[in-house]
Amino acid sequence: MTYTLVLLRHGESEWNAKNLFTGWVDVALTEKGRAEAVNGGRLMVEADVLPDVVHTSLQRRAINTAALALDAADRHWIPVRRSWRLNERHYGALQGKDKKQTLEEYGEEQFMLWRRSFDVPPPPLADDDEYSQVGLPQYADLGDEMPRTECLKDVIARFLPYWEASIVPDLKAGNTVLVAAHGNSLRALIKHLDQISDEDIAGLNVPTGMPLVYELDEATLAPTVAGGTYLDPEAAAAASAAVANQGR
Ligand SMILES: O=C(O)[C@@H](CO)OP(=O)(O)O
Repeated sequence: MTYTLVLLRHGESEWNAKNLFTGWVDVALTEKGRAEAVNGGRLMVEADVLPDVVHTSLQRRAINTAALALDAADRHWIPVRRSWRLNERHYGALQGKDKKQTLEEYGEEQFMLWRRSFDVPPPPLADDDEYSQVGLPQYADLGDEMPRTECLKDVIARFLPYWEASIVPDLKAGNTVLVAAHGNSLRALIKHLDQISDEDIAGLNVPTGMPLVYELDEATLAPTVAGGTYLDPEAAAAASAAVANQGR
């Protein structure tokens, strides 16, 4: 027997469209992003992959993507669990900066170190910065865990406790689980599931609004198909190449 896990990155956000580093800034979906979410829900219906429970971050682009996709799949009524541990990677002082300008100013090597290296975080974001989330009510309980910047390694460290404590039990109860989250929090999960090395994870980019289905072995939780299966593989390949090329 296998457990079914569906990963869904939010649809295009306003700052994806403007090519800005986003991280914890709580931007909305664009019209295109909402359509991507609805399409994601339709793809789930066509494939007969119907979630029993959904986990989201605390950010509206993931929350609203989940709601739109589930509505399109007539699964708008399933239980919802949310955690900051599924939030996008905190992008530190890069939050709000233009990706193309950052590439031009700092050069390819530094730009890619900040975007895709495993353990090099951008400089921290000041608490009085207009794009800081310090003091927001949804993060009031975080205390010392409130990030000011994160690398992928940090995201894995804060994501894994939630995976073990909340998502795995839902899977083991036999539920088809939808995780609606973000490019880099989903990279953290995929790295864990597929045991991708710290070096190779740099080359993995998650497209917006494309359901990615994993069947997990019930004993080991290892994927039966490495990398999972996109419900629309051609569209997913084109869209992840576009993510890889951002800033160029
Ligand atoms: O800006 C961000 O928060 C992320 C996701 O959109 O960007 P990147 O793909 O560059 O890590």
